[in-house]
Amino acid sequence: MSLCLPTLRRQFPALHQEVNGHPLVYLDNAATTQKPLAVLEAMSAFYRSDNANVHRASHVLSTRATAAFEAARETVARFINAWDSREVIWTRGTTEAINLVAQSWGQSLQAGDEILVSTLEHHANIVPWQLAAERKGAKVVPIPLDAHGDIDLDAYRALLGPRTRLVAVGHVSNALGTVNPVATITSLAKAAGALVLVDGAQAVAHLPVDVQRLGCDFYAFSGHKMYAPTGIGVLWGRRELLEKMPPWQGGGEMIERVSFAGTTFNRLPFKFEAGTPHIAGAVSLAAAINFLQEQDRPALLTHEQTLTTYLADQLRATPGVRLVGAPQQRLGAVSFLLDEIHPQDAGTLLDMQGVAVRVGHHCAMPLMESFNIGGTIRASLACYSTHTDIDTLIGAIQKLKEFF
Ligand SMILES: Cc1ncc(COP(=O)(O)O)c(CN[C@@H]2CONC2=O)c1O
Repeated sequence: MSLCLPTLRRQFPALHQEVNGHPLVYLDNAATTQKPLAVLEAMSAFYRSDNANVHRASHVLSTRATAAFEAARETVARFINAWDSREVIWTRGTTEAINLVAQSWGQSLQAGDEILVSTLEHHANIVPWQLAAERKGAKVVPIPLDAHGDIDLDAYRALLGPRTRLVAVGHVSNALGTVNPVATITSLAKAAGALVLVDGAQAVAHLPVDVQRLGCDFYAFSGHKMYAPTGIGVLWGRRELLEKMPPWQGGGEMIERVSFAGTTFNRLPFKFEAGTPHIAGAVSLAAAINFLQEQDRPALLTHEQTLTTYLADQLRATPGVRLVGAPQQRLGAVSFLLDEIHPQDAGTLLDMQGVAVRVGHHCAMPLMESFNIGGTIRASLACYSTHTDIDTLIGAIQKLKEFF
């Protein structure tokens, strides 16, 4: 099966529009991806015929909704090669998934414990650990980067020690596109007796994720970064850990029996799923996974890798453009700056030409600080991005020079 970009792009209605009188060039995929017809139709079909609340079914629609909801969980489990679908916990997204671990597993933290967090991290993989550490007198220790923007593995090895309880690291950086050596980071953490949580938000759309091969203990991601709707995400955790972790939210579904004399809790995964879940979101995330698996994924990955290199090369060759970071391996995103043009102005002027990029700190302030900058301009790719998109971006950047 090969890759036919025009056919692929036709499946994404949002791509085919004009913005400010120009054809849309959507290069903000690290923020959120556009949605294929298969996902839009799955959500619509669910609400048209199967919509009901799940579990404790007493009628046909609820039985159908429950079957679709739990089948979606199985689809996610297979997609990430989880041992057991009970290890798949539905969340609103990556942020909620990481907060769940920080608040639940975090109750086991003791004073003096350490959590290592890379300087590349998104705030969603920094602040929950700071809140958890503060509650328990533990410490969040940043893992430094080298001059290129890669995790300094020597410094990381030196930081690992008997106090290290958990290492929190992104699979792929949302700001620089850096692909981290997660398997190596994980094996070093394991050797030191620490757990590992991987923030997979920027990886799942591009890379095959195998949690068994990665060897990590938790893996978090958002549906909206991989062609599914906003509001649905996943925390995968090793079952033996999840079984020992206390609930993090109270309410319906997560209980076995409630009385004022005391309450007992439901089994996995429901212990962590209080309240009515985003049923249509789960069903749509399964549709997004099926969509991806119907593609030639190795060809897609090659396409995205080739395009990321092309994007970086074309930016680097453009006078007045400075790339931020030079990681050994980049995928999906490139950050850059323009001489004498503030990122905010550049973003606005690119938008006036129909080109959608993201500007700012990208919820990665410690990373910006490490480069001594306030923010960047970020172009980020998806399966439907093309060389023409990048050529249009470069042309639009060259036009900016005329404004200034
Ligand atoms: C690496 C990473 N981790 C966590 C998150 C948080 O995901 P949710 O918002 O789905 O919980 C993001 C979001 N990425 C931001 C959102 O906009 N632009 C970005 O780069 C991210 O890129």
